[in-house]
Amino acid sequence: MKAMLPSHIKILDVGPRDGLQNEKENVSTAHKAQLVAMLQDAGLKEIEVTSFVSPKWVPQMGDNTAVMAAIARKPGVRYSVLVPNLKGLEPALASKPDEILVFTAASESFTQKNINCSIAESLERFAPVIEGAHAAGVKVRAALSCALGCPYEGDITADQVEAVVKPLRALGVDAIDIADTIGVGTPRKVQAAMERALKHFPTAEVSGHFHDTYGQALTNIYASMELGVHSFHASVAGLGGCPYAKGATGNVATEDVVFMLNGLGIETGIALDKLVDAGAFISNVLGRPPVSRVARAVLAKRAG
Ligand SMILES: CC(C)(COP(=O)([O-])OP(=O)([O-])OC[C@H]1O[C@@H](n2cnc3c(N)ncnc32)[C@H](O)[C@@H]1OP(=O)([O-])[O-])[C@@H](O)C(=O)NCCC(=O)NCCSC(=O)C[C@@](C)(O)CC(=O)[O-]
Repeated sequence: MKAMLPSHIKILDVGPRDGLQNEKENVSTAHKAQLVAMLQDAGLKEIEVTSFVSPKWVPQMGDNTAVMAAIARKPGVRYSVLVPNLKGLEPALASKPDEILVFTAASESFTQKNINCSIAESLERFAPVIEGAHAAGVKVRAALSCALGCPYEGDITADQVEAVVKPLRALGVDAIDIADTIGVGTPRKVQAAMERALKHFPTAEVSGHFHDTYGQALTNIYASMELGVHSFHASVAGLGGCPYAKGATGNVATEDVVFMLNGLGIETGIALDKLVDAGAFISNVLGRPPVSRVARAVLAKRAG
């Protein structure tokens, strides 16, 4: 029997943040703002713009305030930013995001490498951040990295996922991202992790954040859709990688997700041609072709 799939999928493009954070060469503030403009013009309604982390740790995001000031906000589009601690919260809120993202992991070792603390300490740090954001009327999402596997610890179980999802919910986080940081998840394992998230958060507040390192991301999106999950993250042109997960590639490319959903007759509100233009633009800035297979095919077809 065919599973019922959601009729509408929400895509959050994380390209400007997750996609660019690992780039060694500085990408100018103007180019970042231009990328956001092209994504919203293509129909993206959710964009992760930048992060308010330490510029010593992630120099590429050091122009966070300038980028937020430079974007031309479009009504109906929601802009999110990463915030690791209270120090990041003040400038983040001053930049007027619609949502902030706190981030921890299902793996102790990754949490230590990524944010220099234990999982328990990360939750302690988040409490005042969540309170401050809510007091300012800003929604708080939490990312759970390494929910399907860890570069340092290997396998991660659904029990480990739930062990962090549950306290995050208790802290008052509004939404949760199940993140496959190193792209090792496969459909049944993804469903097991998603089921644990769905035990504690409403379906509309659970997102899949899949890196495509092992080529499993589209399949994992489909497997999540079978459970009713209808919010996914993707990165235009397949940009990205994680500074604390060696060899990890970018998120699944937004173009590839839109192509699959178009084929399934599922509404996204995103114009594929304009999305390919946005991916071509930023790939040109970075001096390499898009990773997205769909973008490459469309660009080859255009070139005749
Ligand atoms: C979390 C910290 C800040 C702790 O860093 P720390 O060194 O433990 O913190 P600290 O409080 O001891 O501060 C050290 C220095 O950083 C400064 N500092 C401290 N906080 C801030 C801040 N917010 N903004 C600006 N500066 C800050 C602070 O002022 C101080 O400066 P100094 O006195 O040495 O000049 C650090 O570890 C950090 O910034 N890590 C970066 C983590 C990161 O950005 N990772 C990538 C994003 S997560 C991700 O990509 C995964 C995700 C979400 O996409 C999902 C997935 O796929 O898995």
